[in-house]
Amino acid sequence: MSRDCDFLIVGGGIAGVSCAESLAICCPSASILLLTESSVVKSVTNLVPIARYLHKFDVQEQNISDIRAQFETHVDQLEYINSKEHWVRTKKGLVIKYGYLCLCTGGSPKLFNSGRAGKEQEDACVIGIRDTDSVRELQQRLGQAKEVLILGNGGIASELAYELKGVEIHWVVKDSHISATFVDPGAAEFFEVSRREVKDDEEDDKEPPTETAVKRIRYSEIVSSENDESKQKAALGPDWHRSYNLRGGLVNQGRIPPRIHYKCHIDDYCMHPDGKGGLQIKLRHEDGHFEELNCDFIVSATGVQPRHDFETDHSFNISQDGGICVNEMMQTNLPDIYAAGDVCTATWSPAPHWFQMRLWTQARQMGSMAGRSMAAAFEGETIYQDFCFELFGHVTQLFGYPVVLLGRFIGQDLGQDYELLVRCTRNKEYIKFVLQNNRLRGAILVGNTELAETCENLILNGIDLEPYGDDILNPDIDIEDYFD
Ligand SMILES: Cc1cc2nc3c(=O)[nH]c(=O)nc-3n(C[C@H](O)[C@H](O)[C@H](O)COP(=O)(O)OP(=O)(O)OC[C@H]3O[C@@H](n4cnc5c(N)ncnc54)[C@H](O)[C@@H]3O)c2cc1C
Ligand SMILES: NC(=O)C1=CN([C@@H]2O[C@H](COP(=O)(O)OP(=O)(O)OC[C@H]3O[C@@H](n4cnc5c(N)ncnc54)[C@H](OP(=O)(O)O)[C@@H]3O)[C@@H](O)[C@H]2O)C=CC1
Repeated sequence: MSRDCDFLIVGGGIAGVSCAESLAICCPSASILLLTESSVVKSVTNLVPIARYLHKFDVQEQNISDIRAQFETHVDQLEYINSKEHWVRTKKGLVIKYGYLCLCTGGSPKLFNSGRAGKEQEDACVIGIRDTDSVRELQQRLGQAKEVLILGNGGIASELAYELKGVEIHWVVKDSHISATFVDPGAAEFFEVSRREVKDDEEDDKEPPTETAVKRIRYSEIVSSENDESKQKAALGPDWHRSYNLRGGLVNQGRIPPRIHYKCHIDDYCMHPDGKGGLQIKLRHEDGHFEELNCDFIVSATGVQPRHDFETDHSFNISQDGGICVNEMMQTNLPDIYAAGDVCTATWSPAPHWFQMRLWTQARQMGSMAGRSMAAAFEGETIYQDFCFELFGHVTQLFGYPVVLLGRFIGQDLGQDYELLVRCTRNKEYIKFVLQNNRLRGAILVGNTELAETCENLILNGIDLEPYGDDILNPDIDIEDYFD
């Protein structure tokens, strides 16, 4: 069995579908084949611009037979690539000859401590969340559970810790505040206060805002405030998990606030000696003391491992984080093979305000870029990297609040030489500007995302903001009029 195509894309996630869609636009008469192991594919819908380069969108899951696209699809698993002769073999034995190949095989949960010899029974009590199957497994385990441990401080942990019902939750984080991959301690506190004061059913009708405070903080103050134990508190929420009933075995209980264990990690764990199948956990706190607790199972929300479990005739260059290295045209080191989305690692020299984070937004941008880049190679044209790689931008929701993250939003790689300008109105908005040499380098906008486009412009243009002082966030001054 064999077939031919000009372009072969592997993976039916956002990256793969975006790549196939841009190829279909750029090379409408070429043969394009999307190979994916699952009959469910993901695509971007309801694309709404938030600013010039920032978009909000929904991710839709569709059966592969329902997509009306200008490319062909085939459900099977990639097993082997012969890069020299430009063909692949699938698990079912189909050989596909290609002109150009793009790998968009995503990632899988990077479970903490998995695969330890002699700990198979314990490791079976550690689960990760990636797809509908893993959520079903979570549901099934929850049904019997009274206590669950969530490990990690990123997107998934933040969503789950406040969504599970009818179960005691231990949330174990390495940091001194929650949701550290997305926000700073100030925003974490904003969320916590809001979570305490605004009940879920009131979220569309929040308390009238109180006074607005604007504060400028230097790096040295940031460090000391992070070390302040009294600020170590919590909160979080929404979206995919709302489609599932995530209820634990404590049938008469609703949502139980999680118990957050700050600045600690799991030192060891073993099966509980009572023989009922739960785990006994030993936590080690940063100050050296240990704490013991029990749980039915662990949700390891500890990041993503790029997935490339197929064989090749020649090796890919693989980065330290396990991703396939790509250049700014999304090309790998093997001829005519590209990669995009969670499976790849950007190894080009990035623009000053861009960095890689494994998110839908970047899967879409990289997939489209790979499509355009392959099309240009096919047509013998020269193109340049898309402008979206000039500025990191992410639009999401946390605790029911719209959130926009721009540039170096938590001072990533800015060393110790930066200032924060924060405007906060309780239960309404939290706006943080990260400034270096009076230039805007990054921003977090929570609750009020109107400033997104102005922030984009200020970051990209590098305008000296010294003349405006703290007025730049004065709620009585319309800075959009100043700079747009
Ligand atoms: C629970 C959860 C919630 C998230 N929420 C958000 C969010 O709110 N916002 C956000 O920006 N990001 C979010 N993310 C991250 C986002 O899902 C990923 O960054 C994005 O899906 C990556 O897209 P991708 O196309 O690279 O990979 P994937 O979506 O993982 O798609 C990879 C595809 O390749 C297929 N595949 C893999 N190997 C093979 C093979 N050998 N042969 C054939 N097919 C193969 C897989 O079946 C899959 O269809 C979330 C992630 C998780 C797990
Ligand atoms: N709203 C959104 O945009 C959402 C996005 N996502 C995305 O989905 C993907 C998967 O989410 P998630 O699994 O939460 O991954 P994330 O990368 O968001 O977070 C992983 C967290 O786990 C911590 N961690 C890593 N290893 C350990 C360990 N051994 N012990 C304790 N903590 C550890 C990390 O800390 P450190 O960083 O210090 O290593 C980090 O806080 C990510 O790409 C995420 O961005 C998921 C849900 C929602």
